[in-house]
Amino acid sequence: MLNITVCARFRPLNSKERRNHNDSVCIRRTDSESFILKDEKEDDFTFSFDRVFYEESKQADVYKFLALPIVRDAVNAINGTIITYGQTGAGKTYSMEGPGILECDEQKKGLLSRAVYGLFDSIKSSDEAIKHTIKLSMVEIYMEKVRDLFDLSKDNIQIKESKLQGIILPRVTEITVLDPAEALQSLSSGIANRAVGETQMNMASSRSHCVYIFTIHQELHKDRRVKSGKLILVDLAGSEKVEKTGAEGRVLEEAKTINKSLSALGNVVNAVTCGLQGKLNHIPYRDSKLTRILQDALGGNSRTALLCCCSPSTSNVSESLSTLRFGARAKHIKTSPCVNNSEDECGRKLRTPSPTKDESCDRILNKLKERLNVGDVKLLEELLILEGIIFNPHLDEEMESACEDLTLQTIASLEQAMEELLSTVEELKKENSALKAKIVAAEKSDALYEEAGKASSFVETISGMITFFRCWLGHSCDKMLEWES
Ligand SMILES: Nc1ncnc2c1ncn2[C@@H]1O[C@H](COP(=O)(O)OP(=O)(O)OP(=O)(O)O)[C@@H](O)[C@H]1O
Repeated sequence: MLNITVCARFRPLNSKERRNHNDSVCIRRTDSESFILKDEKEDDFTFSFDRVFYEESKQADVYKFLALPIVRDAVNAINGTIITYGQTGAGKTYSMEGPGILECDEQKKGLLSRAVYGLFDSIKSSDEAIKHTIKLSMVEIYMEKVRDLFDLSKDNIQIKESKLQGIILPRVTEITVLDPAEALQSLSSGIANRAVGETQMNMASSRSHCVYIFTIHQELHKDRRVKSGKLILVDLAGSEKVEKTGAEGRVLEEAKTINKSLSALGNVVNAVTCGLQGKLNHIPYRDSKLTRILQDALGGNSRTALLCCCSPSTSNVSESLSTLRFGARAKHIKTSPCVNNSEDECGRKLRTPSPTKDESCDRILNKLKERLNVGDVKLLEELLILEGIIFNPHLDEEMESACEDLTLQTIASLEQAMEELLSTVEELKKENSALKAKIVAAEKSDALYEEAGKASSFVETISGMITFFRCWLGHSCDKMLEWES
């Protein structure tokens, strides 16, 4: 078991912090491993880490201490993870990428380009009988979705756990890179696809957690044994106090999602480091995409290093304090890195409950296969699994992916049903308005009919009156004629 390496890094005061006359540096150096931080109430907090990098520290020093041993191990099939953590604008991306990936002053190159050169250098100096291949993937976790930065059409990549390889991203794009220049070119195109926005704290703030994955395969020509190591670099999005940064709209939504996943990360670190000796406690890795992707790094098969980036300014002291407390807690995490052999001895050691029992059952089943027919042996194997005598290595994985598939299918059919319902509602709305139009038309024609009725009875009355008047006139004429005669 190995403790993770934790370092703190303080960037120089920025121009805004320098302009603010009430601002000053909140740390007092003790040595290269410890310092004292003074908070707003003038209380002192002493912190010790594996190494502290102060304002004048060089990118090369950070790489040599924090990353180089992990990079070398990855070429020897030992998984490694390097994470930058801290408040927004604290220097995580600067430490990881430097001011730029392709065109950058040699001294300012970040961990990423140094790791690329480190990998190829280590390969060059390793046994010539071994053939190495480096594959590169890049994803970002943006608004709780894993997006492939080499193929933006893959915008919701699932995270799976394999018994042999640990956490994997099954459909992610992998680019084989043959030399450092090719690797840097690919990294640059992936970085260009990252979600970046302007916040009050940082002109180019990362709005996502970015994960760079190098898989280094090695093949020994003699016996064609294959080993592979994974080197993962993670540039986390920055935590921020939204009331302080004045985030609004989309930026606010992003900040809330980022803070939520970082607090899930904090919960995992607490659960991993609070476990009672010898007892298994629940670690909430599945609470966020970030913690699930970092599962191996936070207690599994990985050598891990964490760089806690801080502003040295008194105006950011409470954020720095919380970053440093996170780092101090993470120092207690223990991981179990080991060489990933082709037979995956280490994977089996970590994950399979009773390998010896399984192996002996395998031997017996193979012997029986020679004498009995295949159907009988299969039946026996199923019975052994059913009784829990042997372990079915595919069961958990299959169950998990079957459940996931079922959930996805259910969601898809519910979505389809909802779409159908929506289109029925639309049709009904149309029918309804057509009916309303008809009723209005009918009402109009009724009114006309009534008017016509009224008019015709009026005409009838008039004609009656005319008939009466005619009769009366005829009668009166007759009378007058009578009188005259
Ligand atoms: N060690 C350093 N030396 C010089 N400049 C630095 C250093 N660290 C950070 N900076 C500068 O500070 C600014 C913010 O840094 P950066 O973008 O790395 O922050 P961040 O922690 O990644 O923030 P966010 O989480 O918002 O992405 C940048 O302009 C960067 O160049």
